[in-house]
Amino acid sequence: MASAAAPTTLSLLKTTSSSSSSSTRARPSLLPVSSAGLRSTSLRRLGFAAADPILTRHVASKIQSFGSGKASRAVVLMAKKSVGDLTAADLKGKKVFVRADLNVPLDDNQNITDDTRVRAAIPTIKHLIQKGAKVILSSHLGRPKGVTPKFSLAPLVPRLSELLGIQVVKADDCIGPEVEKLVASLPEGGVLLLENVRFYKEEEKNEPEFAKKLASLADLYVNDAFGTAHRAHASTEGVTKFLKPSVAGFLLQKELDYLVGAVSNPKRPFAAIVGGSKVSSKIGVIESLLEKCDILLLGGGMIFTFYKAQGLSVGSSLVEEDKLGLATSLLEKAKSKGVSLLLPSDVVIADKFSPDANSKVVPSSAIPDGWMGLDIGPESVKTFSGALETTKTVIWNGPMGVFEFDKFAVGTEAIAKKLAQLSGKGVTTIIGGGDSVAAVEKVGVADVMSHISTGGGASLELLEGKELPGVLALDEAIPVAV
Ligand SMILES: Nc1ncnc2c1ncn2[C@@H]1O[C@H](COP(=O)(O)OP(=O)(O)O)[C@@H](O)[C@H]1O
Ligand SMILES: O=C(OP(=O)(O)O)[C@H](O)COP(=O)(O)O
Repeated sequence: MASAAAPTTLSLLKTTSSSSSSSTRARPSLLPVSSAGLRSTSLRRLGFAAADPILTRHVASKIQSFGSGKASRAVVLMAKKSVGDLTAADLKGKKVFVRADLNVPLDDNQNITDDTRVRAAIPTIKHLIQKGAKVILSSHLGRPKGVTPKFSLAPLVPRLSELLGIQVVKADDCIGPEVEKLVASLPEGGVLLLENVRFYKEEEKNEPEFAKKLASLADLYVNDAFGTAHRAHASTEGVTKFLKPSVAGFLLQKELDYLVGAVSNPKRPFAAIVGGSKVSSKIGVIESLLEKCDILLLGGGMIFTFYKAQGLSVGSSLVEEDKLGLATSLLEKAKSKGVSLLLPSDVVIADKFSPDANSKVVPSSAIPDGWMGLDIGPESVKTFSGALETTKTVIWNGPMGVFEFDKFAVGTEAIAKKLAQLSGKGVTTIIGGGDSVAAVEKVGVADVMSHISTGGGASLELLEGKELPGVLALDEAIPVAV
């Protein structure tokens, strides 16, 4: 992935707040506040347009304001302690329980078909190895009901070993005497991969006794499993009650940096592109982004609910009849917030939901009966691309059409290419997980984006402004003063 196109909230603050920083910026004056104390007035006073639900509820625990007058700036420090904050002495010879999300797709021969999550987990593990820690690596795979061989983490061992440059040892369990023996024989810089933590039902139930057993294996805890951070499970949340310190890994930190930091305090103009099948699954995201973005582009199956709400005929396109009122209110909200909301002006329609359907391009206002819209049309691609041209930050969640069928993947692929082009020009481009990531990968432009989220559900919840239990449970970087 491309390196950060812009200093993110977190890295900016880390620089300015460090006592050894060579920054020539005015010395920051500290305004310690609690998360609960971050109200709209304090945010407005510090330069934010309005209270930001994500910032207030999720990450903010300290504001630093520096400079004065018109030049004054305010940034919010992400307050979760990170593995990078631990010293060499904190780590050398220490047993570190690392929860990663190694939930990768496997084919029938147990080969990994997409190793993105494995590669994303490497920086934290390598860092710990280099610091002489003993890494106890834990993950789930799939949704097994009890011990299920096809959900074993064994297929991960060769790829992890290759990427880390050392032989990773695999345990057949994740707790118990055999695991304890393997931990005891783990050398400094060694990595022990525990078996699928979901082989125990206690994991998803977040049972304290099970969490305690996991915790008893180690001296400290690192959560780098962003894709699972929205789950309050024993290995993501419960374990933090028994292991201190409990800190964020580099991947988790980067995800928060972009999905919270860059989105909450973006370089403007800030555009959001939201697609996917249904309005109902994206209401929270749209509402949350309407508070922050300057431009909102809508695509995918959800647009037909908006058209119908405006009185247009939509043929047999996907429509959520019970969300027509909601669509109207979202359009009104965009207007009242001064957000430029664009719906596609033309669509690609099909005579059936099939990869070999007959298709044609029609204006959005002229969808005949019996036909369904499966992609945005060429005129819309042009309009959307033009609207994105001057942006400085773009976030994308959800495909523009049924991109799984080549015939209806054109709009999605065009948007992916446009974002790649913008990224090359220094625009911060964030792909918010799920199917949009698959689309970006299909086009082969994943590497040029500023950030591609490794979590579908987790990124969606974060963008909606929800709290992620796996993040909340981690230690604060700086004590919160109330
Ligand atoms: N016009 C459309 N009609 C029906 N389904 C669509 C349409 N456009 C996109 N989709 C489907 O939406 C799905 C993705 O929706 P969703 O899960 O909400 O997005 P994401 O996974 O990116 O969050 C894809 O499977 C895609 O085929
Ligand atoms: O793949 C995952 O989530 P995602 O499909 O929402 O990206 C995570 O590993 C979480 O898995 P879960 O949804 O079974 O808890």
